[in-house]
Amino acid sequence: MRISPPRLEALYRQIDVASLEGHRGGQEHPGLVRLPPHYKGLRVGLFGGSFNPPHKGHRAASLLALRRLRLDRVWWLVSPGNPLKDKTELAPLGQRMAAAQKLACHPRIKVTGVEAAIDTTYSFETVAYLKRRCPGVHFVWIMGADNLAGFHRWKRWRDLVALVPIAIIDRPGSTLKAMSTRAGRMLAPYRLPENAAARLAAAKPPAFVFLHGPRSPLSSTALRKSRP
Ligand SMILES: Nc1ncnc2c1ncn2[C@@H]1O[C@H](COP(=O)(O)OP(=O)(O)OP(=O)(O)O)[C@@H](O)[C@H]1O
Ligand SMILES: O=C(O)c1ccc[n+]([C@@H]2O[C@H](COP(=O)([O-])O)[C@@H](O)[C@H]2O)c1
Repeated sequence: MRISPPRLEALYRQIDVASLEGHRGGQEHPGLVRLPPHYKGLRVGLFGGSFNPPHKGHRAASLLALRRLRLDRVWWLVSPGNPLKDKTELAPLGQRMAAAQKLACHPRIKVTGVEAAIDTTYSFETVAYLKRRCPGVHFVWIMGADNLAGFHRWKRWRDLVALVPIAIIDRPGSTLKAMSTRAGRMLAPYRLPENAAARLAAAKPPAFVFLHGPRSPLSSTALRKSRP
């Protein structure tokens, strides 16, 4: 059965955390994340983004994090709208989630509308909520190196750093700049060597690693510009 886009949009907004924990029984809707029954100790990467549109760079970053951090899952947190970005060109959430699901196409990558469901666009609130609701899960915040440039403007960014270990994924244009940003300098004393990346998920925050791998030059901005 094909669910109409407005209905899908409504479903994404209805998600409650019972569905995250797999207690809902009943129907499973696309976009929900269901935790396995014995989820304590699960290692989950949280990859927040606008995904406007999603691209293979998102998938490559997720696969790098899965492998190097030894994660069980990466959840794509499709944002209702980045609080620091202009929303004029932002496609509807349902559309971005459907595209993300199609692109992710990996048993360990789950596309979620959790932020819409809990009605926030602030990463600190999302992570605090998930940690409260999923005790025993080892969460890691994943973001591209470009995000360090504006990270000090995120709501409660210092509290976010103290709440969850962070994995920074190298990205063309940010390799050298990332660590000299205000947030990069604040994080520097908490850096784990890259060869200890597998320890990050269980590390006590503040802790972070900078992961280098094959870099993807893709960006949503470029894709939007290239559209007819
Ligand atoms: N090519 C890439 N390599 C590494 N990280 C990436 C890449 N593209 C996006 N990311 C990261 O993925 C997350 C979500 O990014 P987002 O959905 O904004 O895509 P984007 O390509 O950066 O979009 P835009 O060009 O509109 O800013 C961010 O943490 C971003 O840094
Ligand atoms: O919490 C904040 O204040 C905040 C400010 C800007 C961006 N973020 C998050 O950063 C993630 C990456 O955003 P984006 O638009 O670069 O894909 C996404 O999860 C956003 O919600 C969060």
